[in-house]
Amino acid sequence: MVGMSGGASAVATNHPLLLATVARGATSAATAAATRGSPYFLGNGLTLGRNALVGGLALTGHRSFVSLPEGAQEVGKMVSNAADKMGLGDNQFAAGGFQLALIGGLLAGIRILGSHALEYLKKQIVVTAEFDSRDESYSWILNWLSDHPYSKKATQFSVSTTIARGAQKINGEGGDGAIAATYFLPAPGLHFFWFKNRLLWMYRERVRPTGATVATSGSPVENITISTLGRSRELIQSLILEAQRKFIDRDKSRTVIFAADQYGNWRRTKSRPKRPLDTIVMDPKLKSYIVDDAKEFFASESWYAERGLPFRRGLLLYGSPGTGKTSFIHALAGELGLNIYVVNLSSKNLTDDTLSELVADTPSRCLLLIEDVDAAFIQRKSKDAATGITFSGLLNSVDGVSAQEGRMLCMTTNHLERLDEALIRPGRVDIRAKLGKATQSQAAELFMKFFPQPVATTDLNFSSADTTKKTPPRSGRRQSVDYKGDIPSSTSGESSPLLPEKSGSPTLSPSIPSSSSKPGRTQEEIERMAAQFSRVIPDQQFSIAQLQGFLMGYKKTPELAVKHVDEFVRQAGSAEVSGTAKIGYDDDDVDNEDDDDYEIEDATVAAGKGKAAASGDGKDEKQDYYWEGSEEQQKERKEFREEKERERRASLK
Ligand SMILES: Nc1ncnc2c1ncn2[C@@H]1O[C@H](COP(=O)(O)OP(=O)(O)OP(=O)(O)O)[C@@H](O)[C@H]1O
Repeated sequence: MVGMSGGASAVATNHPLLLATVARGATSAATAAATRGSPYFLGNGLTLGRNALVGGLALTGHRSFVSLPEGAQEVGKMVSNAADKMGLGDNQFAAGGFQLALIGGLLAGIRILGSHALEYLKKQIVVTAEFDSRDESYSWILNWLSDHPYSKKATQFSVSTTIARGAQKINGEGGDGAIAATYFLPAPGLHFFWFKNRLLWMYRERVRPTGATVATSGSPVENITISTLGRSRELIQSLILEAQRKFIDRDKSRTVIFAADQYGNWRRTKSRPKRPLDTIVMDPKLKSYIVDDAKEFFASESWYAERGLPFRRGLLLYGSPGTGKTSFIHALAGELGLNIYVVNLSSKNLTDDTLSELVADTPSRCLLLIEDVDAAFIQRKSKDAATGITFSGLLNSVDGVSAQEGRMLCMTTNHLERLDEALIRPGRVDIRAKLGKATQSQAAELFMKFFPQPVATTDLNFSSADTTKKTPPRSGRRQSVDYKGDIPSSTSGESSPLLPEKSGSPTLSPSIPSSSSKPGRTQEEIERMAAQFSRVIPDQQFSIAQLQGFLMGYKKTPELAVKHVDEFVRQAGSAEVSGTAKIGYDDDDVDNEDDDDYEIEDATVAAGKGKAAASGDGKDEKQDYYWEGSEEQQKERKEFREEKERERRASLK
């Protein structure tokens, strides 16, 4: 015996095959109609039901029907009448199928109506806000929840060192460096908590990744709904605004970096404490020129609008690796209180369309950073040309009609000469500046920044027979070190560089106190050491990153840095000549012959000059545009350099 739920109709048979067939047909008919509830599916249900009956009975010849309960009989009669009217009355099987389909449809209707009624009722008495992990607001809520007292006492909670939303991770920032900060969050499921003396409930749900979810977000999706009784949205809105404010406050002292993911969406990748501008060693005139220009730009939206100019600005920084291009852009973002949106042109997933969508999707005030802008097109020549972006796609994206207004485009390159003129023409690039290798005065400045006062006195007492074990200094970023200089064995710790060697050399005081127990070195002492240090560094031979890498080996011992810098320079020089060893960056500076530590070109200055070089290769043409400051400034700089060079030579004698 097979019954349909609702008991409106039933077919009796004792043949197992028929039983199965009829059951399948009836179920399909009812399900098809019930789930969809549309005439189309009702029709399909009818067909399925009839086929099942005809097929099943044809196999057995059975035709018996059982009597129905009273109410159901009424419905049955109505259905039979309807079947008669449709000309199906003569055919019992078709009529049976029709009845099944109709009843399925009725049930579906009741179910849908029921759920709508429930939904309607819910809407009248419950306010609900929904947060999807693919949206930024999800991070606000998680961050807010992690701070909420409920999260601290919930018995079912999840622990996380990051707040993950979609493919993005927000690290538990603010830890002490050794141990990552931790988020305690209510575990998936239902939770009740209080907010402003009102009861709220939250449902956190992990949606299993389906084909579609994976394709669109690349990671499992989570949902949070927060509800409360009542009809006013005010309470939940105030919760959301509080969560948003908390989240933004958290980032106030940080620069947030967004990167394009493989699906063409911006993802928050990390946030860093804002880098102060004064940690960047570069020509102060250039620094303030760019910073002032950027500030002025972001404050002149109406000026641009009045003149019908697109409200955009472009900055190109070029120069050897490790000269501070990226660092300066981070510091600039910190100074302006903006976030950085980074595009990696070499990404194979990036197409012209996704790039243009990404650029259009940047917020109206931000720095859009394209690093190593030359790299993408060079690689592309040797790889699959069908992937990635085209040059014209890049041009359209950065200043096409859909490009976002109010953003500053920052590009960096180590190879200015490889860039197409079209990319860096005024309008796309308004300021073009070279960050050069360290001058002697910059080396001194770096030293001073590296060893700010007070630095502990270390009572160094080297004998002339100092044979400290030679080990490389700690490297800076991307540093490839093969240094065989005279540097103490351990360079990482506070006191380790100063510990006496087992063999008895160098002759250091065995009772060197910790830095905290000694009075700091005076400003004069540091300045004197900085001068000694910089005298040994040849002008514009090392990038700041290289010098920084060397100094990292002497974090707390400036005396040792001064003592060993000579060796460092010698090693670096011989390594360059022999090509056997490298200190610091792989340096393929394209502008070695160029003595200036920076050049800067403003489109207006370039326009004033009104000419490109009459001859020469592309690189020379570009350099002809540079603004090197007034004649007086240039003279001043030249004299300064000559004087430093004289001092250096004298000190080496
Ligand atoms: N002018 C500078 N002032 C302060 N620090 C610097 C400077 N130049 C380099 N550094 C330091 O050297 C490291 C590398 O610097 P950064 O990445 O900014 O160089 P870059 O010019 O962008 O290099 P690349 O061209 O290889 O990307 C960082 O740790 C940074 O702090």
